[in-house]
Amino acid sequence: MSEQPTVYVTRQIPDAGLELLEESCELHVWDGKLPPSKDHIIERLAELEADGLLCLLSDDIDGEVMDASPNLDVVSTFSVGYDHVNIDDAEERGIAVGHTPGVLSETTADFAWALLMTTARRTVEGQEYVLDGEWETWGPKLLTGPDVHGATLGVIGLGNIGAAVARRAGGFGMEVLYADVGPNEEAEAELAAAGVDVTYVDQNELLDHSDFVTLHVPLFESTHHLISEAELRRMKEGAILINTSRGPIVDTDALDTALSEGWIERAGLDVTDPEPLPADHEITRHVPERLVVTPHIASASIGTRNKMATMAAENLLAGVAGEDLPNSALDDRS
Ligand SMILES: NC(=O)C1=CN([C@@H]2O[C@H](COP(=O)(O)OP(=O)(O)OC[C@H]3O[C@@H](n4cnc5c(N)ncnc54)[C@H](O)[C@@H]3O)[C@@H](O)[C@H]2O)C=CC1
Ligand SMILES: O=CC(=O)O
Repeated sequence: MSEQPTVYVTRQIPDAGLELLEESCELHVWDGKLPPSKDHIIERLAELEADGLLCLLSDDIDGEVMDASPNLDVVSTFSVGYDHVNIDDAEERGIAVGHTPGVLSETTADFAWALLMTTARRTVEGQEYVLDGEWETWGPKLLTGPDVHGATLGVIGLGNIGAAVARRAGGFGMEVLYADVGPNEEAEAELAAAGVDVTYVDQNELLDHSDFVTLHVPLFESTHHLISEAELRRMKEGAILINTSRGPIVDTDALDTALSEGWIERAGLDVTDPEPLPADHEITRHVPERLVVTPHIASASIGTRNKMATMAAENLLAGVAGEDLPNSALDDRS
């Protein structure tokens, strides 16, 4: 009987993935609530001489980690974003990198809309108002906000998630603008077939005209602080910014000033820089009037997390078997 590959998983992921790995691997799973330290991952990979590593977006995986085990064939991340994995280091070492595109797009788009709706219509503020005992009567001007229907939505990054967000705008009769590294004719055609016309514009035009700006780009060097002071100043005064991509796409200090000085009306963030965001971070003083913030949960539906676990396990299994990964980050990188 041939020896089973050894794999190390840096957190308890949904059973769907762990059960799949258990069938054919010697499985070791970090059991802590918080991520293992980088040193601990290195130590475990070395002592196990692991063939595969399944990691999360909260792990920093670079060449030093990859070199810990002489047998490492694959790093599979339980996320579509792979900015926490040094892809160049992996490529240099001939290590495959898997990720989870597609399966979480609709769920993440639902959540971007949840943030958009709640920032526009002030639901979090409304709840605090009730719980603070301030609700004495119905008020003609109480907690008014902008209309969502008929407004202009600007989508930055019309990839899988951006397109799913844009499709939902059809139901609200919105005009949809998008910016990307170039026009995405395939997405435009699919959206048109679903009855949603989207218009490609450059980012400045999008910022000038959108009532809501929603971010769906991966974190690369080229997208770091894509939204900074100049971009926030450019946005409409009453505009709302939604970020469900990665925290460092937005310059947090610039956003803090923008909210203080009213360059924009409000922001909804599922991702932050720093992340996790300490409760006493300066920017939280804008909650809830100007800011709604959630702890990176946009893909957190039960069904989607199960699918991500299965997909991450399938990538890992292919990697340890020396096969092409079903979803390779090296192939998908733009
Ligand atoms: N908050 C959360 O829980 C989640 C966050 N994400 C984040 O969302 C990101 C996007 O995911 P997908 O839509 O699946 O990726 P994707 O690869 O399908 O789409 C990304 C789009 O961004 C575009 N893009 C790249 N650089 C750009 C730039 N400088 N300006 C404008 N557009 C640019 C690409 O051309 C592409 O169209 C992920 O990389 C991840 O970081 C994804 C899932 C859940
Ligand atoms: O942020 C989540 C991801 O899958 O990427």
